[in-house]
Amino acid sequence: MPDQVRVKICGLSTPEGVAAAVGAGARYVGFTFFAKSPRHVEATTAAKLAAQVPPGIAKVALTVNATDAELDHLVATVPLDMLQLHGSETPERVTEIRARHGLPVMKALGVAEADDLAQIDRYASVADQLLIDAKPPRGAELPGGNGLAFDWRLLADRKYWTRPWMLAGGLNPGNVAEAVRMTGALQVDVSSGVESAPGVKDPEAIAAFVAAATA
Ligand SMILES: O=C(O)c1ccccc1NCC(=O)[C@H](O)[C@H](O)COP(=O)(O)O
Repeated sequence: MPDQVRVKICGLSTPEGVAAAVGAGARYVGFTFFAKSPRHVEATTAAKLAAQVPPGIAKVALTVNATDAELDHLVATVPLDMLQLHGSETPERVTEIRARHGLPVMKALGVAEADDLAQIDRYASVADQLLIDAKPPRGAELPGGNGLAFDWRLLADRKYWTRPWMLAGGLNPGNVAEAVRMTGALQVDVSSGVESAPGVKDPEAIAAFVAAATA
């Protein structure tokens, strides 16, 4: 019997969205700290949302090339279980952040073609988890959360990377089961695929996504 797939719902910004993710059985909830994002939340808002999350569900802060001062503020304000680094942080920066904050770090890595997989081994030795996401299109405003999938065949037979990893990018209730089947992913992450409009989470879509991913 394979392990049950663990789901992360990212970009939550309201009590209703958090309740929907928790109620559906998500194992991770993500808060986005990136001012240009329609999912951006202030640290004080995230702290209130985090208080709604029962023990056992990991509260993840998504940041993009955040400074030490920005991370210090986040970690001091929000009760977090993990930092997700979604910018161009180097392996050395990942190591620094991990040491400074004492929290597990998940590094997001963009994939569009086979050559993009080479970076994964470099980060696997420094990050606690990896988020394998679609590479954002050239000139995109957002480095993630664009609802774009990559060619999942690139990940066939990759289920034995040395670190836990999540599949992300363009997943939705209709395609997540196939994505899991093709990649062997044991964890999946979604944001725009469970929204009714950019930044607006849809509780029914969240429930449908978790059900499809864990079926
Ligand atoms: O969601 C955002 O607005 C965002 C902004 C800046 C960096 C990353 C961002 N999102 C990443 C995610 O929410 C997910 O981790 C992942 O990339 C999946 O996104 P999606 O394709 O929308 O499901």
